[in-house]
Amino acid sequence: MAQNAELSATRPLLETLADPHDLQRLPPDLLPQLADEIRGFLIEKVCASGGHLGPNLGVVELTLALHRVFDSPRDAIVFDTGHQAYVHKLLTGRRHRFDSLRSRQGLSGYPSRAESVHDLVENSHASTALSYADGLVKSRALNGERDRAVVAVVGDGALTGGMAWEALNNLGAAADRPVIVVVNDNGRSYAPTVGAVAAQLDLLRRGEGAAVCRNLFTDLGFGYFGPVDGHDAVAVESVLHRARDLRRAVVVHVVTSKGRGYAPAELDTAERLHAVGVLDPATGRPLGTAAKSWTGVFGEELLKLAATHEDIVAITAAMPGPTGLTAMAERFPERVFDVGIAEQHAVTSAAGLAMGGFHPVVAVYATFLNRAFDQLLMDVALHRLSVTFVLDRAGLTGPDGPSHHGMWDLSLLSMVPGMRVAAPRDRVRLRAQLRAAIAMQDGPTAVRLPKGTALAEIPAVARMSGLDILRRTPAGALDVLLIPIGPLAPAALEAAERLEAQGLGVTVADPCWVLPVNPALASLAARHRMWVTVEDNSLAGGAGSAMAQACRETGSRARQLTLGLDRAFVAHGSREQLLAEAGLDSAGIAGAVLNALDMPSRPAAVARRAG
Ligand SMILES: Cc1ncc(C[n+]2csc(CCOP(=O)(O)OP(=O)(O)O)c2C)c(N)n1
Ligand SMILES: CC(=O)[C@@H](O)[C@H](O)COP(=O)(O)O
Ligand SMILES: [Mg+2]
Repeated sequence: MAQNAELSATRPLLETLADPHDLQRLPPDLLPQLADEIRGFLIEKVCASGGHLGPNLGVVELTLALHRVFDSPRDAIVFDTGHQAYVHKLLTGRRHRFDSLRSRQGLSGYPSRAESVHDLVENSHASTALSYADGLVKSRALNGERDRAVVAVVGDGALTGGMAWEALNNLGAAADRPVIVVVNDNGRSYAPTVGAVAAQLDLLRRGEGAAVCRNLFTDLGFGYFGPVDGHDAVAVESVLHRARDLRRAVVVHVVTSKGRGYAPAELDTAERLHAVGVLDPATGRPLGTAAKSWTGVFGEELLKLAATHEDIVAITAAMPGPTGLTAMAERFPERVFDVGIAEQHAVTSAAGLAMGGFHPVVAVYATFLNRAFDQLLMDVALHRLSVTFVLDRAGLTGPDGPSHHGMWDLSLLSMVPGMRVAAPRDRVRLRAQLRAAIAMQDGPTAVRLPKGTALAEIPAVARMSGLDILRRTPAGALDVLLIPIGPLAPAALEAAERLEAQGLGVTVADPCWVLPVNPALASLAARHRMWVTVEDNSLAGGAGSAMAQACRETGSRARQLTLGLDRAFVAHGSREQLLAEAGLDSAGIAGAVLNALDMPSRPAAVARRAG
């Protein structure tokens, strides 16, 4: 390694680091310069691509210390949620790929096993790292590899999730198995972290005498080091060495600041630029105009409803802003509950609120409801409780990749007795269907909405028995019934035009309420040669499966075609790209229909003459 002066003067330190061993050879007095370079790099790249800027600015020194003390990948470093692993990626040879961050075929915004041997956990769902660590330390013990360290980096927010405590319960009971739990305590999830755990960490953070010697971690059997200034790389390095040498279960409590070193993030009192779109790096302000999102329309309508219906309460799992509850929380703070990153608890707490005479609205990303399925099924639906689930980010979300796509909610909810699910196609339907869902007092309801700009009104040309007919073929030929689910209506309408140019008579019907299947939809389908469902959900048990079952039950013999997402994980990319790749854009829909009817696509003029 070149001398200090030579190193720091010749080229950016960051460019001299091909892998963690180069970092380990760096003299400690150059670490502050390296940290500055990393922050500048993160600000430049993440402002250009969007991503998790605040969380990664907060873990620069911590990540440097981790890779200097531990020998990844021989030692395992597991990041909880993984949104804060950009620095880890920089230090493990991926600096050159950051211009492609979160874009199709580009660098993932989370750890990726395909990208690097240093990456272990790809799942972006919080509160899992300690359970992985529990399994890893057990494997080390069984393999006689106790000298290979296991380190789990878990945020204060992730520590409010139940799984984290299930794991701590196990890890603490076998404290002779060496595991290093690094609590990255910045006091926030998006907003300030809530609950008794957060309060205990605050006590520790402030170095309250007794708390440091005996606390909730030591009571569970862990050693405890902290609180440590998480922005002093040398101090963190020193305490990590001590933790490692302890060779038992130990918690290292590191205090960091989300958004550190970038004024627009540090001044963002709401969320410290936790997850951002493309920004102007000079100001930290979004580039481009913010169109009204589905989330924004939901939040507006919920506030109106809450103002006239005192029984409405709302619950969020540490995401009041991203799920649209901010306005209601400001106006009716006593009726909005942030339970921490605790979706299972959120759902059963909602059941309790419903038993108490309220109508809870649980606002959650569709993908995060997966982990609360049993609570929905057995704590809400079994008791036929009136809880409304507003599933944001339903369908392909885009840049957050496989564990963020909300592509299983229709499959899960189709199994729940008494569950009614709406999928609004536009902002007008969203307002109406939300109102209708909350008005239902005899069981659970759900309204699913995608990420992005809310579609303007898509008017119906007719309504029949709860169905919105969006387009009827002028000729009246009932060849194909297209059944788009929610926001896929525009693609279906464009596909209808393509198919009519091929001489087919096409009806487009929006079921509005997707589950249970409206018998009128099955009847309408039976009058067509073929019906086609088009859904932004897995084909395994989704709306198409439910429709096929409903048609079987009515004895319909119409041909069927179900278009949706394969039983596979979908990579990151833009929502539009991913929908097109799944064949859920107008060309894909029309092509699939022509293929199913054994009709080669012909030039429109020829097709019309053929009739
Ligand atoms: C089960 C689950 N619920 C919600 C989220 C959304 N989410 C992503 S990061 C985050 C906050 C994480 O806070 P913390 O663990 O303290 O990490 P920090 O961002 O502060 O580093 C949340 C709620 C998630 N990833 N997983
Ligand atoms: C890591 C995590 O789960 C969230 O921060 C998520 O990335 C936010 O997604 P949106 O940007 O779609 O709100
Ligand atoms: Mg945090």
